[in-house]
Amino acid sequence: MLEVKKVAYSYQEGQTILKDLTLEFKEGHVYGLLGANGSGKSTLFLSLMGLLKPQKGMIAYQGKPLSYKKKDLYIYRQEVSLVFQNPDQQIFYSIVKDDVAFALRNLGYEEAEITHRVDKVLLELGISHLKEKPVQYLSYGQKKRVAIAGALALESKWLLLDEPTAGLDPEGRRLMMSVINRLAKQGKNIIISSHDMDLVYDCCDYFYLLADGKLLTQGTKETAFIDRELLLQANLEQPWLVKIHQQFNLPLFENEQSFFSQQNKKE
Ligand SMILES: Nc1ncnc2c1ncn2[C@@H]1O[C@H](COP(=O)(O)OP(=O)(O)OP(=O)(O)O)[C@@H](O)[C@H]1O
Repeated sequence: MLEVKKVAYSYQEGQTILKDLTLEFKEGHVYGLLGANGSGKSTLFLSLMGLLKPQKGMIAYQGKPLSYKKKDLYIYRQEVSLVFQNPDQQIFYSIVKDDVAFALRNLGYEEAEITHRVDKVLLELGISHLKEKPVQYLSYGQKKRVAIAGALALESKWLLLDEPTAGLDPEGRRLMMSVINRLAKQGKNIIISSHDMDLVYDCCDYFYLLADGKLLTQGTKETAFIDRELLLQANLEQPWLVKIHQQFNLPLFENEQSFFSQQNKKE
């Protein structure tokens, strides 16, 4: 389990960004972390990775407070990996296959194992054809998938995805959603930060909604999005499946796919 216990974080004195935040992430779930721009999602992710150290409270992993010693963080980050919002923050090598292999090489894996893992994740993400390509010539969406490939190659238990669909076109967004759903089925523990309500509703099974560095509300698909006014105050909208559920008295569908297959049955 990953825990955020009464965490407060400020980049500079007098301006607290995370305010006494307490959240629990248990294994076997896909969590959605929702909040408007500036609500503190990325700051929370950086804190979860041990890249920022809370001034108050603590991050705990498997019941123990996170140790900020270099050696301990090195081990921790093999279990918990983050894919940054902007792929350029994550991509270091010029050729795709080398970039994806970067962390594994750093960790001293055998070349045969590295090749096996790199090929596997590139295939999973549908980007095997980019293997030998220079990263600089890739589109934004392709770069995003390369950044995810690097994190997946580590086979960490936890995957933190910061705004996985930001900047993607509809096709890129669909691909990303199917990748996330596939990873979830494979049992990866995932936390997705986003303000894309529909993506998060579709892919996640538990939700934390943040507003101004504080927890606004939390819950499941059935409970987290009920209060439209509360969400609007936090500059968030209800997912469209929740809107049609409330406004047209339709059942609450789990995801787009189940809604459309139900409609097709009717026709
Ligand atoms: N390095 C920094 N120094 C000072 N303030 C920062 C820094 N990074 C972020 N902030 C501030 O912290 C607040 C929260 O930012 P953060 O990036 O965590 O929000 P977010 O929810 O991820 O936003 P977005 O949806 O736009 O990515 C914002 O007011 C931002 O200006």
